Amino acid sequence: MENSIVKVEHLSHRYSVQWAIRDIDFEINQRGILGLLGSNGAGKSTTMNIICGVLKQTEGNVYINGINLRENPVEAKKNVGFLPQKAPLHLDFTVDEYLTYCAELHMVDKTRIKAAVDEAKERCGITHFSKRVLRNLSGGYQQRVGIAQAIVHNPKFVVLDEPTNGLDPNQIVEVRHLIKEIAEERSVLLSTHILSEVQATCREIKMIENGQMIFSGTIEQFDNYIQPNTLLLELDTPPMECDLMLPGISKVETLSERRFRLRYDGDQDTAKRVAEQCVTRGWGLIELVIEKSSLDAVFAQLSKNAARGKRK
Ligand SMILES: Nc1ncnc2c1ncn2[C@@H]1O[C@H](COP(=O)(O)OP(=O)(O)OP(=O)(O)O)[C@@H](O)[C@H]1O
Repeated sequence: MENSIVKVEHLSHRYSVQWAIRDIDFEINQRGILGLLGSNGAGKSTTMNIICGVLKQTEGNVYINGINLRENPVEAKKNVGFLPQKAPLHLDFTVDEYLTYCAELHMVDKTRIKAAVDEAKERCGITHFSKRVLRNLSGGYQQRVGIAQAIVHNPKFVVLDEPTNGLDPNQIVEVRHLIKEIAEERSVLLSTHILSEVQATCREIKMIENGQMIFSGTIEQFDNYIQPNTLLLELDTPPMECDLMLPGISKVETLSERRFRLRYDGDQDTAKRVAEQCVTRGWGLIELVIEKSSLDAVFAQLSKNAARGKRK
């Protein structure tokens, strides 16, 4: 059987006396982007630092492409690229000098270094800045160089810690696009606080709170975590508000002359029944929408559940 790209088993880490993460397990088997979410101090950076071999765990194991990171760090790290929150750039180097230096650090074969640097520059759209000193690049291009150093050794797995932080809206779109391209050929673990970024880029989500994994699933599962319980209704010839208290509806809120919000108990058939009633009674149904919770609301709910579990 083929090795998983990353396998994390019972991972725990303690800084002096306090546990930062506890008993985290997961496996990554596919290409694409996996979003890592969590509140400040939840344990994301600790987890990422361990997986990238920057920090040694207190307990548990990490396997990269089947290689135990603790037992064989040099071999395991050949398959990992890392862009920490603060890109490790040497601002006095040119793009070529810096990427060559990174390729050497990643132990790329000497005969392959120039080709590896050229490929990374090409991939990240920075070839035309090859001779430019890093400090003279814009924030967006510096971040591209940061991504180039993470892929210069062509790893199967790349970890990006808040890669769009501090960029302007245009640069954010460009860097996101670049991350998507990179993830076509490898697995990317992306840590971010921007939920729209997760929605726009990620195939799967993992969420950590208080050092524990509290959610793991697809973006659709995250999106549907809170069952909808309100309907938005627009009618051409609406009845009296009280007539909208149809079976299954517990509350009616009038939003405007023709728009209403109906609260229900989450029964999935309610919307269908309301639509049927609107048609049967000739109310001129214009629109009926099941109101979904925003990703922020789902995030808040999951955090709240985790905090409640901790207090128990
Ligand atoms: N070097 C350290 N020494 C002691 N405690 C630390 C150290 N680094 C992190 N911690 C603690 O470990 C816990 C997890 O921190 P971590 O940085 O992993 O969280 P995070 O999810 O990355 O947060 P953020 O989103 O703010 O970066 C926090 O309680 C933090 O205060």
